Amino acid sequence: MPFFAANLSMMFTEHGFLDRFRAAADAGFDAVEFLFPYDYPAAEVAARLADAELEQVLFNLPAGDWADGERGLAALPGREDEFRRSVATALSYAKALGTRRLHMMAGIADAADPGRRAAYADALAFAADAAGEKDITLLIEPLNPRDMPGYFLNSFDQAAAMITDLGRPNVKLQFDIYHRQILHGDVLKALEQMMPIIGHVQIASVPGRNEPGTGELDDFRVLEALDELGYRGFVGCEYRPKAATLEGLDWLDWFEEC
Ligand SMILES: O=C(O)C(=O)[C@H](O)CO
Ligand SMILES: [Mg+2]
Repeated sequence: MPFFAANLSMMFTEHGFLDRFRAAADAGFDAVEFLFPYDYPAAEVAARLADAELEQVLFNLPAGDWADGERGLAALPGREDEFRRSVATALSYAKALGTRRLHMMAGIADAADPGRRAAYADALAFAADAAGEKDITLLIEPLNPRDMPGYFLNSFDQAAAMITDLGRPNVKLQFDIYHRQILHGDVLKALEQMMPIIGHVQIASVPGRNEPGTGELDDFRVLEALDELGYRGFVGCEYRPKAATLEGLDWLDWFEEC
């Protein structure tokens, strides 16, 4: 059975953000992930994690002005100084929260533009080295254009090639099953082929991005395959509950019946 992490940016939204830690722990989760902790003092988030006895398995580097539509800085020429500061901020929070995985978002940028490709490659190498000094895994994640139009990284092969070309052992793939199915399909074979570079997995149903087991994929077969392939990392539950979060957790019962 995979190690599941509740995604507090999408789940338990019946509660204020800082109260979601306790809600996730009371629901039986031992681990959580979310997008960004930066609206709160690191010490406050750390205290919530400690109080709820939760592990913070992942969060994202700052991604620019999210409210204004920015989705990452790495591929944006001219934002290098801001990006480097964002890496320092993320590493400071990671130290406070005990987090060993950080997701670097690329930004809304045309991957065919040589300047953006160069900016991204430089940013990836900088962040990889900074994270590597702290024994932290840096993750990159292809996102589908329906959810994130214009996003720089929109192909699993493109991401795998970047990871291979960079050759840093702490740079890994964030394999979001939801995006994989929308972008390419062929989920089981991709998990098998890409397993050596996978650093984190996320799941949601397709196309609704709801609880596993409610979409077009046999999500439980995919989760079983992760076990069979020897994946021992976390699976982030990055889904929007169809109704109240607690009502929708019965998908986890599937594993009780195994
Ligand atoms: O969109 C996703 O699937 C992610 O995991 C990013 O971190 C946030 O957009
Ligand atoms: Mg994801």
